[in-house]
Amino acid sequence: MALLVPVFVSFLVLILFWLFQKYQKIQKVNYYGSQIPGPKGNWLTGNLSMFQKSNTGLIEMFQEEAKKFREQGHSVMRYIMPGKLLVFPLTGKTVSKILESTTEIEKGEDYDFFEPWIGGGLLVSVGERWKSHRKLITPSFHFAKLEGYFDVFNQESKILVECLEKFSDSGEQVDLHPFINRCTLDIICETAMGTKVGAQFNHDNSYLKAVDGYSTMMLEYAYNPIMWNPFLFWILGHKKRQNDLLYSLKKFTGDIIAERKAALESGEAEKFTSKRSMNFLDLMLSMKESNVLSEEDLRQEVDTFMFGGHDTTTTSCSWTCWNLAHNPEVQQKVCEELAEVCGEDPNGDISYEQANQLHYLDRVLKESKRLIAPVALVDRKLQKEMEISGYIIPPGSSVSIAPVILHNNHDVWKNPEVFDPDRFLPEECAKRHPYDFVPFSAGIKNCIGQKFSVLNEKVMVSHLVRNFKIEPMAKFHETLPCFESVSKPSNGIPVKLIRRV
Ligand code: HEM
Repeated sequence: MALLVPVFVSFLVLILFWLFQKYQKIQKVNYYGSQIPGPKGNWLTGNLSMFQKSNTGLIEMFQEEAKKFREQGHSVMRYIMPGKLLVFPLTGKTVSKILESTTEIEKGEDYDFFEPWIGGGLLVSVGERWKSHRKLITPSFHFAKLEGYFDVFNQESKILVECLEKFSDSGEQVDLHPFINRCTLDIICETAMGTKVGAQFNHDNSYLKAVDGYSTMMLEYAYNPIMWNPFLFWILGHKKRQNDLLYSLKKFTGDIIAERKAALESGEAEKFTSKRSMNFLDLMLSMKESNVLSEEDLRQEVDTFMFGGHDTTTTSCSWTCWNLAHNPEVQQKVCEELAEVCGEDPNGDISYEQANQLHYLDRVLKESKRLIAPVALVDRKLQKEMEISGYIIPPGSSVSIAPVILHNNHDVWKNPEVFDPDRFLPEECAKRHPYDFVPFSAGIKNCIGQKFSVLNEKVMVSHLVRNFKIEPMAKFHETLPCFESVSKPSNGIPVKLIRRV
């Protein structure tokens, strides 16, 4: 009993100390936050209550708030979370400060959740590690290498068409999203790791489920302060859920790396791949032989490609199909361009040269990414104080590069809710700030896979549109972008496919 009293007092002192620290942090954030334009919040929880809505509602909220503050003449807005300041540059010009920084490249705290999975990979890493890995990996995305992936793009896109044929024959409604999802998974696995997983045939793919589960959990984590406490995270069972997902994710790539390594060592892999079409993993394995990348480095980079390249491309391609379904005249023009550049055979391969000549399709893909950005926003956690548009933002704040806000800027994009690929005619692009359109971000941390993904999408969309007329089976806003790590459609992409003859 005599021992219990000092234990209890020490415990109480610790709690009080912790509460005092939290109080000081909240005070500091409230002080800086009060100097920056933003919605009113209460002293303790700031604007937290505004974030307790459906994840489709969040995108709309960001766009409406941004519009309101821009109309009041501001080029920056902020939200206050308990002890956290979230700052949003509202224009291409103001976002340049963060995009052009070569030192402020650390991702926001939401990415802490990705640490156990891809913490050392390009997407999340910083400093010398990031710099040296980026330099090593960049040549894998060189034009000459990208051409080598066209066989895979074409083969898997043709399988996608085959999988969808039964729906055009029966006239049944189909949700395109899961079909596109499995096709891009097959493509990224084969191009990243040289392995066929056949997800288009095996619908119950555990990896797909784990990626989905991890993304959903990340969103819960971002807006649920209870999960930020490691003890509560563990006691409430979140840690177990996270570990189970991590096990599936790591096992999937780990098994593929082991298989590929064995194939390379036995010389079997060379029978199937020429130097020109070597996949990302083989390229990195050959670097590993010169002791550049460790086993764990390799897994994290491969997982980063799988994560960074799969869901993003799926989302982008799905929304492109939705936009084409709702804009038949645009779809018709895509079809005409395809016939002109690639010929009339709907089953012919699309070559690298042809893909580069599909200028109208290029504009369609861009406009689709403008209207619904596949990645709604990326954050930077400031290491040092930064001044943006005259406002002082303290270290520890999160500054967002938010395509979802920049692509909806009424001052730049006339009627931003309208789908109009001609916004990307060269003379129109010349009128805008380069950072008004940033679906792949920009600056030194920009997306390394952007050219790869655009070519991949061009081939997939070409095969779909050459074979089927895509018609919508719901109104445009009956499926909405979710505010998750990617903006997947809330109700899929419900369409009817009509065979083109
Ligand atoms: C439509 C498809 C895609 C979109 C919209 C997209 C978007 C993005 C964005 C917004 C970033 C963050 C940049 C930043 O923090 O400033 C990023 C980074 C990255 N993306 Fe993509 N991405 C796509 C496809 C791909 C593909 C296909 C790959 C790989 C095959 C890939 C690999 C990466 C990697 C490795 C990074 C981290 C780069 C670094 O920090 O050095 N992405 N991407």
